[in-house]
Amino acid sequence: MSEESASRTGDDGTGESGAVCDGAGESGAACDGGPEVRRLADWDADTLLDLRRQYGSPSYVLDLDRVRENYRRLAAAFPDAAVHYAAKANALGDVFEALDDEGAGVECASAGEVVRALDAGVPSDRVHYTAVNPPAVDLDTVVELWTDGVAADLTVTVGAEDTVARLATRGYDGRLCVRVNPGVGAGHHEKVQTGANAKFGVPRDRALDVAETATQAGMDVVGVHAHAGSGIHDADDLDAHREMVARVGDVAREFDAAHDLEFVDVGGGLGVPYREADAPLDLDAVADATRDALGDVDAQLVVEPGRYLVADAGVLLTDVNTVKETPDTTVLGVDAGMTTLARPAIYGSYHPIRNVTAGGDGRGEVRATVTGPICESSDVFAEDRPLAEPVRGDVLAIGNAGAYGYEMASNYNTRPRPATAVLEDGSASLARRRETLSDITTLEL
Ligand SMILES: Cc1ncc(COP(=O)(O)O)c(C=O)c1O
Ligand SMILES: N[C@@H](CCCC[NH3+])C(=O)O
Repeated sequence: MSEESASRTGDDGTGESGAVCDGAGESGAACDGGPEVRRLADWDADTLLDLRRQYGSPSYVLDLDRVRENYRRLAAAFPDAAVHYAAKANALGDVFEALDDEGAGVECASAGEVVRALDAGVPSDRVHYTAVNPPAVDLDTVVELWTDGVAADLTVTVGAEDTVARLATRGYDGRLCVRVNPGVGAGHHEKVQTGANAKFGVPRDRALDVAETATQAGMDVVGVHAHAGSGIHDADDLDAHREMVARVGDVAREFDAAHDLEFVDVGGGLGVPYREADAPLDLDAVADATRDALGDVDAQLVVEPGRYLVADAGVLLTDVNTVKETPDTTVLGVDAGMTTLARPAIYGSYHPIRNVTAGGDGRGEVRATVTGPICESSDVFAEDRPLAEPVRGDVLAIGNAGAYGYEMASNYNTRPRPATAVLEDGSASLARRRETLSDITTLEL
């Protein structure tokens, strides 16, 4: 189901439903899963305005305490599982450090993410590298890290027999996981539904053969993997997830006789509510469905969520620089664009938007089109969106920007990427400075 759909299950929109966490992080900190969802309205306006003053616009803000809460709630819902954070959602070093401290592993989509996770101190036995049509430089880098002992216990997840051969050529005989194509996809948009896309994973009836090839090359086949897609939220998505898990469970049982499996990885994809009225994900229902569908498997369950852990921990702050009345709408020009947050332009995704400056000062409401500075008509964050009447210089906050925000930013139109500030234990700091024009031009020879 699309994120653009209306409220799903009669949530009261407050997001104040109780936390379900009763576990504890490895840090020994008291477990606090926090509220199931943090809405944009829950962010303190003064804090956001201070951050804008300190770090400029546009800037991403990421609350690391909220990332920890999300991890603890999730880990409590899946008490027997290992949680591997999908780094592609937000690969900031501070996120790796916070989640490593909680005991999470990391699922990496590239050698670059592997290096960043290791640099942040994640032990290699908790690092999984999911190699999708891996460029040679990625395999070279990962195998070198493994050979040098920097990542001696890392696991490489392959989705094609070619990748096994390419690893073997490089002398790799370490830990290997076979990603299967489950033949069933799910997610908020067709572009993020990977489960039925032939690009991802080995056809199920070939999985054992690929594992056998790896074993003959001396590799240690320790896991099977599948992933349905991203943004699982409604009942149809959950049905697809259940079917995907059942299928990967069947593959794991087939592997049982020949391989000593340590884990069955059922991917990520857990959705979050983007619209103010959307209900939080029913995490317990997903966990129950996952366990039931997997059935009896003598291996540890692994889940690898990205969005669920970071989405509502982040906002994007952006200044209003233009307020233009037209016969149809009020056009608000802001200094963030599709180069800063690409999701609305790529998927038509809804992100909540709030005029932080106008909070509580009695302004009226307009219905606005919120647009960026990029020369594309897709550079639109929202259309016909009710907002407290804006004036030039106001600061808008765009919610749920912690996942797939900065990671998908680009330099199109020679736009330097924004700064990132983090909040932790009540204090703010700059985690990544704003790019400059010379950061971009310095690559030219
Ligand atoms: C293999 C794999 N694992 C995990 C994820 C994380 O997805 P999400 O951020 O939706 O949890 C993805 C992205 O869809 C993925 O491709
Ligand atoms: N980039 C997507 C999620 C894709 C996840 C990667 N397989 C999004 O913003 O929703």
